Amino acid sequence: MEQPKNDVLKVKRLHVEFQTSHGMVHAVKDVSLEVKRGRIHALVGESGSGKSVTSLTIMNLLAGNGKVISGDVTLNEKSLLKLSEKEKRQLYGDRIGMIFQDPTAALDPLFTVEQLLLEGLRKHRRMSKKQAREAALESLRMMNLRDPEELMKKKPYELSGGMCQRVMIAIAMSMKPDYLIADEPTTALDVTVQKQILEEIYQLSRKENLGVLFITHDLGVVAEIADDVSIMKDGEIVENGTVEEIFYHPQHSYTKKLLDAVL
Ligand SMILES: Nc1ncnc2c1ncn2[C@@H]1O[C@H](COP(=O)(O)OP(=O)(O)OP(=O)(O)O)[C@@H](O)[C@H]1O
Ligand code: NI
Repeated sequence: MEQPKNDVLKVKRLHVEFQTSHGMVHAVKDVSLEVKRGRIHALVGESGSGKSVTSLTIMNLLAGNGKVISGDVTLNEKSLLKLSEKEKRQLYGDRIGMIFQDPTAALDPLFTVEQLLLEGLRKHRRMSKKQAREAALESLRMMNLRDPEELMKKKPYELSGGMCQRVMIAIAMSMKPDYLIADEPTTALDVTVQKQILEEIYQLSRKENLGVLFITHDLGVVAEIADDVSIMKDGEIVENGTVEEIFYHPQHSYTKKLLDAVL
């Protein structure tokens, strides 16, 4: 498919509310941000600030008690919130992928790595089994996973947390998406593995021209990989800018407070 020049994923003045037994919770308030191809946009904020709700809205995965009150999510100016079920199935996984914090929960333990990889590929791509297998192996290699042939036979519980996370990224990347939504993908991993996976995601953004929305509460992670940063607090974006602007010229007192805590 031909790529439009200004390929961009946008969240526009988004408001999301949840109906709860204690009344309405206004979780996302007037959030706007842009994810561009080949760049990593970090969405940063403390627990409960609305990061995951924002990403789930982009993926059309909002919980049943949640509602978009106003605003929009667009891909090249087409609304993603008004898609038919068929359009959603075509778009998600294919052009926009997602990875989560806990890969072991996301990967079905009953299936082998090969089955997990082939499922997505065969669903979205007209490929023979042989072609799909080759594509699966290639995406495992892309994640620097050694001996992919052996790995294909394993089930998720036989893998370490870091390997699992790499397999999940490989599954997402096997579809060659244009955008990847990554919700705290390295939080559960130890520091060395975390660094390696951050490096892989960074390389993917550059080599594959992948636009990444990277959700984290960790400004250290932001410093390592982000190009653009949005700081979120209590459902709102209090400040946004390039990573240099945020680290060297923070404007908002909350951003300064977050920086003081890590420096
Ligand atoms: N299904 C739901 N029903 C009611 N409230 C919800 C629901 N999902 C999220 N919320 C509320 O929305 C707010 C934002 O939650 P969200 O999960 O986006 O935070 P977060 O920034 O991702 O935090 P964390 O870093 O802990 O993952 C919180 O107050 C949360 O309790
Ligand atoms: Ni979250």
